[in-house]
Amino acid sequence: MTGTSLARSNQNFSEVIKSYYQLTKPRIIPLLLITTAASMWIASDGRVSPFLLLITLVGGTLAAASAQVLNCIYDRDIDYTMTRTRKRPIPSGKVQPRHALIFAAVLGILSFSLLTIFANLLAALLAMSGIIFYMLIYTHWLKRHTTQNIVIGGAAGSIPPLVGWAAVTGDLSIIPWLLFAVIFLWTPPHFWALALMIKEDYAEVGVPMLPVVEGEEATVKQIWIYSLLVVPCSLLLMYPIGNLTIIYGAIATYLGAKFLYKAWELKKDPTSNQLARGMFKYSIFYMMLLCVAMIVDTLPITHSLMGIIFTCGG
Ligand code: HEM
Ligand SMILES: CC(C)=CCC/C(C)=C/CC/C(C)=C/COP(=O)(O)OP(=O)(O)O
Repeated sequence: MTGTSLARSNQNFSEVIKSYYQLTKPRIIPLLLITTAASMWIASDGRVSPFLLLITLVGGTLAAASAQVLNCIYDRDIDYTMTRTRKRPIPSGKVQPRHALIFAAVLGILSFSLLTIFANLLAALLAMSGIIFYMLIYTHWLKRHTTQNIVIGGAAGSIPPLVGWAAVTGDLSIIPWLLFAVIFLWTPPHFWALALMIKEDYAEVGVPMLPVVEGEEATVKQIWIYSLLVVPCSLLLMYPIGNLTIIYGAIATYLGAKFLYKAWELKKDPTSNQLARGMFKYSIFYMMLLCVAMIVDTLPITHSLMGIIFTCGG
């Protein structure tokens, strides 16, 4: 092989790797993992085993990636038409759908095996239910048929904390279901804020996202209602229903107040692209920081510091 052809085959190989990587919609996965990690920290009272954490996050990544690849295969027709998604690996012809299907199956099997062997069967089954729900209920059944697609479909994205909790404890209690509820209620403001900005794309392919069918005013009203629900729900994670303390409570209240402010601003000006973008970006920041607050709250060092402060104060 000459130097030039070797360089070309290296370049082709890295293009192929890049295409398969893009099929997994990798930018969304870190936040899914943060919600899983937060749940694991709460479940283990701040003493999560590093090995179990690693296994669960890798298993979760593989499951989420598998779900996204299946979604890319199923939605290749509309992805081809929408400007935002036209360059994805399948519509742009870089990956054949049947190769993508094999890739999704391998990712799913690896995830299931890893979680079953090194965590437990419940965690593995929950991760698989996430793939099935996202693919069958959201992508196949709801996405192209109802404006409530992402409300019900949002349940798939709310499963990662259940996986994390199950990996630590082997079962589920009220706390992981509260975490599930927080993400479930957060999803409509998260997604509809984005949908307000790209509604023409969805309209073009006939996907009945709420802003397309019912307009901006109805959408911002719904965003406001879900925002009003998600903030109090996030506070239920505090003692006595949950086991988080005032540290989490204070941060969640501050973050929640800002969430409500953004939703309120958008409600007053439903056609503002800038406010919709602000709401979408903040929704991601909110979920990330809320999870960080959960982790910080459970750390033994935080409890020690609180102990010192209260002893000195009292
Ligand atoms: C049914 C539920 C959901 C729908 C329909 C949805 C939809 C979307 C869409 C269409 C995007 C833009 C992606 C792109 O430009 O390619 C996006 C971005 C994003 N989503 Fe969601 N989402 C959902 C749930 C979630 C959940 C549960 C999480 C994590 C907890 C999440 C995290 C993110 C993040 C981090 C981004 C930004 C990615 C970037 O930096 O570009 N989403 N979402
Ligand atoms: C436990 C487990 C495996 C959970 C999987 C959860 C999961 C993959 C959630 C992702 C939600 C999401 C970003 C949807 C994108 O919507 P879309 O596909 O309609 O977006 P698009 O318009 O960009 O294609």
